[in-house]
Amino acid sequence: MSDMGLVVVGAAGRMGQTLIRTIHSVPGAKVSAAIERAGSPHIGRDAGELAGIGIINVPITDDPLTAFAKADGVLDFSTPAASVEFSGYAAQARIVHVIGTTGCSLEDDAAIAAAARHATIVKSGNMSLGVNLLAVLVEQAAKALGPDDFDIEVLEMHHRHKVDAPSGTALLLGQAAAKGRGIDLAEHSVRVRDGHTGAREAGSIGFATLRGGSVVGDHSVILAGTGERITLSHNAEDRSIFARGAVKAALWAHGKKPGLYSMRDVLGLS
Ligand SMILES: NC(=O)C1=CN([C@@H]2O[C@H](COP(=O)(O)OP(=O)(O)OC[C@H]3O[C@@H](n4cnc5c(N)ncnc54)[C@H](OP(=O)(O)O)[C@@H]3O)[C@@H](O)[C@H]2O)C=CC1
Ligand SMILES: O=C(O)C1=N[C@H](C(=O)O)C[C@H](O)C1
Repeated sequence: MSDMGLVVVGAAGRMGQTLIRTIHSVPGAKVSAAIERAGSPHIGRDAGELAGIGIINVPITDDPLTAFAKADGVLDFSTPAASVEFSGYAAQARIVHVIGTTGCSLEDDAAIAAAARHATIVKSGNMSLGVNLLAVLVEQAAKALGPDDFDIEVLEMHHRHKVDAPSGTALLLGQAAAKGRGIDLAEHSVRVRDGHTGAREAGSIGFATLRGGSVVGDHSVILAGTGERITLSHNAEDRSIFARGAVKAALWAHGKKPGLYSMRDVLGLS
């Protein structure tokens, strides 16, 4: 069978460059095109050279439609608006769309779910094996340790360039905790605290966000009881963990029927 041809959108970004390097090193996959937005100073540059692996003869273009028509799948770590647009093109081309973009609104997610009627979409706030396993552990811990005895707080830290908060991973871990407790996260989350907040409401799931420096991604879920505290943590040291997960997701989704899948599906952790 021939290699799966993958388009990298946002190819000049932090994740885009990591994806180019990763695809180049994974058997069974190849970079078929690299996309940046119209007007980007990177248009015309070779995607491999920009990513530091030398020339791979894939010039960065601003023409996703032509690229998608010739590809088997798309790896997309860009912005919510761009991912919504690309999911429509992936649906038109009937191909795989792996979405790592975070910060999507409910409307964005609804548009992506609609595109999944024709595209095979894998979307996750974190593509690493470690975080998805952590989510399973969080769900179990939240189920075992009830709201009368244990309070759940999610703490995250990322680099100074990150634009959305709480992180997609923090929300994914919060969802896992809510699932364990059998509650709806939106109805029980406290995403910001400031000023005279009053005492903590039992059963709520709190979020705290730190930003600074070059931190790739640190997450902790703290289950705080009276006289004891359990902390479940993951520390990302290199973006290649997300890129490897995204390529794995694309290869897994290749040939699967259209639908919206998660990394838990890909990793067999559902
Ligand atoms: N799920 C996961 O495992 C992970 C998710 N992420 C998420 O991925 C996203 C990207 O992160 P990161 O790589 O750090 O961000 P960057 O800003 O470094 O990269 C995003 C890239 O997408 C480009 N882009 C924006 N709009 C378009 C468009 N319409 N067409 C083509 N390209 C476009 C940007 O170009 P320009 O700068 O010119 O706007 C930029 O090059 C974030 O949402 C982040 O949270 C990150 C790591 C792991
Ligand atoms: O923006 C990032 O860098 C990251 N974003 C994802 C998130 O929002 O959780 C995943 C990872 O933590 C890095």
